[in-house]
Amino acid sequence: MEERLVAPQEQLTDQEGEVLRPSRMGDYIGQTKIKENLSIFIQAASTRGEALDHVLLYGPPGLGKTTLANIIAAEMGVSIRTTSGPAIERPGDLAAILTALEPRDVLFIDEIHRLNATTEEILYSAMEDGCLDIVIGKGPSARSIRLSLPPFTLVGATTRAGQLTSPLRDRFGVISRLEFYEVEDLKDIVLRAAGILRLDITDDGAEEIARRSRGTPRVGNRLLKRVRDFALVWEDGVVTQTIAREALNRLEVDPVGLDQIDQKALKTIIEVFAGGPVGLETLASTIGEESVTIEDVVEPFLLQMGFLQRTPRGRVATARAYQHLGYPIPQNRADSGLFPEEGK
Ligand SMILES: Nc1ncnc2c1ncn2[C@@H]1O[C@H](COP(=O)(O)OP(=O)(O)OP(=O)(O)O)[C@@H](O)[C@H]1O
Ligand SMILES: [Mg+2]
Repeated sequence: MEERLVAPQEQLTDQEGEVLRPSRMGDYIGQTKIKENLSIFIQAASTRGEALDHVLLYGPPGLGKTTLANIIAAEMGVSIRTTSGPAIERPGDLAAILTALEPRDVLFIDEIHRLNATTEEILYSAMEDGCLDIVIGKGPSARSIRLSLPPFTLVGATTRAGQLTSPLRDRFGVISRLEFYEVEDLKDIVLRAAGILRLDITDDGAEEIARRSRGTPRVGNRLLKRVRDFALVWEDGVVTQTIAREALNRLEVDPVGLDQIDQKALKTIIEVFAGGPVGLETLASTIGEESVTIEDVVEPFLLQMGFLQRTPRGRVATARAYQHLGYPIPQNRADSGLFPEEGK
């Protein structure tokens, strides 16, 4: 499949955007409540000279979990060691990482829901008691020894908090859910990125890109870079609202950020399944996408926008979806409370 311009997951071309990643709390835009709370916990831990409590960050891809993990370490003034659930294959891998940490360091485990069970269990006592139980030798001569670890902060990130076991979840002192960003915040993120990339951009140009970025900073940065090319070729390089609008229309990102796949999903529910409810698997196979793609990267945004509802019997297109795509709203939909309240 061709890569989606609005896909929230990291793509190869995003990596040159590493310069765009804010490195201090003051540069991290939006997510105000999380920032404020974390800042207090960081300050308190620093004052006591202790490690920060373990932090779990969860939420859809591209909202700034990895960024925040790095900022936490920077604000604590400690080093960060980054790994991921699937990368830690054996308990020994984890033991090696843990014993190499300096006191108060941050260990960042991305995709922490993908740790295997034996490794996860080792992590329990490391997180809770600051020690590591390891078995040395094999057979009858095997013995277990207990190593004590330097105090450290585990920062875990996941897009799927539901897949975390409860013993693991319970060992995090701070659990923060990242939310999709408001247009205002995304606009600031786009303006900030434009500044770093030395692009000329108008205020309404930034806002146009922000509105089409699906609440996701990674998408905003990516759209900015694509619009920049059009601005250079069509005009004198200035990203105006007209340029942004024309460019993104041409790239098939609609005024609220829906692309062909989103539209296809909604249109299929409306046209083929009379608005739903339709089960996830049925919907996925009808439009020829994997059901995980629908569940992880199409649906969260459609739910957030109030275009889709999840009911026990399946997915339902809302009156707002009919309206947005230019279909007449069927009477049963207008009456059934499926018209989402304004401002949601
Ligand atoms: N609050 C923010 N302010 C400014 N830029 C941000 C913010 N959050 C994220 N970004 C930008 O978006 C990019 C993606 O963020 P990040 O890699 O932290 O997302 P993530 O949540 O870890 O995604 P994934 O689930 O795919 O790992 C960053 O490189 C950064 O440029
Ligand atoms: Mg990440």
